[in-house]
Amino acid sequence: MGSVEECMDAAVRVARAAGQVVLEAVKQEKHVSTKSTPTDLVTEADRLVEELIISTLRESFPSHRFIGEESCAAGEPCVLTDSPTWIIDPIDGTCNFVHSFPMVAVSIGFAVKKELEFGVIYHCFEETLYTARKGHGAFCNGLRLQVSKEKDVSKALILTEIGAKRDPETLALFLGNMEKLLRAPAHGVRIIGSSTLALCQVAAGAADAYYQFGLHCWDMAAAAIIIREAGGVVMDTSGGPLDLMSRRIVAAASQEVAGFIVQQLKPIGYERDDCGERHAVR
Ligand SMILES: O=P([O-])([O-])O[C@@H]1[C@@H](O)[C@H](O)[C@@H](O)[C@H](O)[C@@H]1O
Ligand SMILES: [Mg+2]
Ligand SMILES: [Mg+2]
Repeated sequence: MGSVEECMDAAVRVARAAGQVVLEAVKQEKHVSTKSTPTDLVTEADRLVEELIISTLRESFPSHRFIGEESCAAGEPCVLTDSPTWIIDPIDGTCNFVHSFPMVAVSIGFAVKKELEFGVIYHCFEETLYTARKGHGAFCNGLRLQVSKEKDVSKALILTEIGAKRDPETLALFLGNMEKLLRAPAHGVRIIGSSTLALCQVAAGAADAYYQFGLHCWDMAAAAIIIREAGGVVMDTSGGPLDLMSRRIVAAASQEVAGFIVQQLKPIGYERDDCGERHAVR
């Protein structure tokens, strides 16, 4: 199976290699198509980078299972079992990638028996590597990460993402949720176009909370353990335990700020990644 340490070393190597491919691809002409909605973009680079990551890891760990954003988009099952499972977003921030907006990441999470063991997120433009292994802390380029510990939402910088749906009901709920937090009043609300990099800012103490409806397991897996290991909290938008397949998350520097956000949010419905079974992440 390979030890967790061997798997994490392989994840770091392939994330860096994939990040270099992304950085080269951003300078080339892009062939853009759409998936679930007209704003849910995908490019040939997304597919090529995912193929590079999965083929490299599968060579070393042939018995492992893989959940990749673009493989799932192509019809592969998105089901988390007890098997050692890699949860991969080859390009997080594809819309940013298409526009050459410099917030693009490669995200690789790893779970065994449905428990997140480590996460690796590579910021392609900054060439910054965020890592965390369960019980071993969170790091950015080798420097330890620590959340801000902010407990007061009126002193908090909060990040979120819009998600793929743009119908009037979703937009009204999205803007209503944001308005509640702006009226708190939070210091600010920011949208950067990459959920994984936004979650890394919470782990780094550069933001104090993140919430979203509509992201996927591959947007959450690596970032969730990086935030936990940086001393932060991650949970479902209902306040219950994080459910990796649920398409929703609240992450924060403290239980107090997370709890306040949970109280404010009106849910926005998205179909589960696994379309049915519940997987509480421990
Ligand atoms: O598709 P992708 O660029 O990997 O990931 C993106 C997420 O990072 C973002 O949170 C979400 O709002 C976008 O709809 C998209 O899903
Ligand atoms: Mg993504
Ligand atoms: Mg992606």
